[in-house]
Amino acid sequence: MSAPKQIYIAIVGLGGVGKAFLYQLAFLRQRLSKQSPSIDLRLILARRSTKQLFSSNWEHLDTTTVASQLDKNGSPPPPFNETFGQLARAPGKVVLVDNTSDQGLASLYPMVLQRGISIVTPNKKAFSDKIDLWQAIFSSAANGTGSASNGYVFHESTVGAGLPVISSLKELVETGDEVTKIEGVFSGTMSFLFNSFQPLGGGGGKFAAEVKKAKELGYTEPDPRDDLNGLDVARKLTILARIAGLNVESPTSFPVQSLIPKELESCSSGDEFLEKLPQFDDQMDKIKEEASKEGKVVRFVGSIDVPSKQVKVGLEKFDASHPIAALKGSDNIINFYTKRYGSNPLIIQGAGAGGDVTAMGVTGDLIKVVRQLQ
Ligand SMILES: NC(=O)C1=CN([C@@H]2O[C@H](COP(=O)(O)OP(=O)(O)OC[C@H]3O[C@@H](n4cnc5c(N)ncnc54)[C@H](OP(=O)(O)O)[C@@H]3O)[C@@H](O)[C@H]2O)C=CC1
Ligand SMILES: N[C@@H](CC=O)C(=O)O
Ligand code: NA
Repeated sequence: MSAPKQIYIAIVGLGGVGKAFLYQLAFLRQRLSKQSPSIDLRLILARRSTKQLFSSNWEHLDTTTVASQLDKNGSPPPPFNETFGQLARAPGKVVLVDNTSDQGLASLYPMVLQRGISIVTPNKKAFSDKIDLWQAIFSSAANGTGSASNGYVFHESTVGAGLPVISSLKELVETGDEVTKIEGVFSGTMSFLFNSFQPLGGGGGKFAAEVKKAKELGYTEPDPRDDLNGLDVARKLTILARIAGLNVESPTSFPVQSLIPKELESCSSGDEFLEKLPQFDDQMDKIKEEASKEGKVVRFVGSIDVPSKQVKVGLEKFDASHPIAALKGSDNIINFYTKRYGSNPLIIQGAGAGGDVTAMGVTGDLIKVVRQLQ
């Protein structure tokens, strides 16, 4: 029997998603050791904002203790460029798992891919920034138009967390279907907020208190203002619109409704924002009352109309009988209208936020890369 092939894993970001990913990586290693003993996945780097642990002898770092080891024994991280230089010298293929929401790291993806390092990530920043970055990434990736020796890139969890949204849309497009419209609820945070702030049948909590809960449950972006300003949904729609064939320039190139009160736009931190938000509960109550008077509920939705190239994000009112009104918890619902599916859309629904479900999409992407590299 030939020696197993090592694939080296470098994790950046060990928050809610990163920690859940570590559990799934441990499971995957165990499964591969039984079912595909020719593959040896080795964790060689764990990094957070201020610390890094690097296995300089390329031995596997224990997934169960690496997070605490990083906190205890981690050293100040060098610039990313230096780290990628080290990783490129690994005696086998490397996969970067970017579990941050860092824009700077995202902007390095083309260089990372050109160094032969693959990327799996739930970080939306790279795919929803200026269209030039999107083009640079996919013209560098081996699964784009880049050289076969470059890295692969997969980002399922950038839309709908672990729900198979990106893979389904790609299959629709790549099999020749014509996508005409994509609409639904694309934010786990916004879904949770409105489902609990204005549940069907009346009642509901105070808006600001629900925002705090969404953060505690791990649904929000590291800074919850990135959810409430509509930009998180705008980023997801930018990604989907691009896959559907629209050259959307950026997530700010179409109408996006923000729920940040004007008075709080100048808050210097997410914590200050959360502290002051309860003062504006009345504004949200008013929106809720207006919808109630019409026998409706209010929800935060988005849509892409492909033929007219219109993308929009914001609040809309829905009758109680509408499927969007009946969503529960952090559920997303994504409707794909296509020529093939006719007037009954292809619908994907389920939890759209949370560490475990997001990490599932990341681990699923890692499996796709491993299949390419083995
Ligand atoms: N949570 C969810 O439900 C979902 C999240 N995502 C995406 O997943 C990503 C991670 O989310 P989540 O785990 O919830 O976020 P957290 O805030 O829980 O964790 C973020 C992690 O990234 C680290 N980090 C931030 N900047 C850097 C940097 N420059 N270098 C190294 N490490 C850095 C942080 O380190 P430190 O603590 O030291 O600052 C922290 O470990 C985000 O891009 C998010 O949009 C996508 C879908 C769903
Ligand atoms: N903050 C995001 C996390 C997933 O992308 C959300 O709430 O949907
Ligand atoms: Na997804």
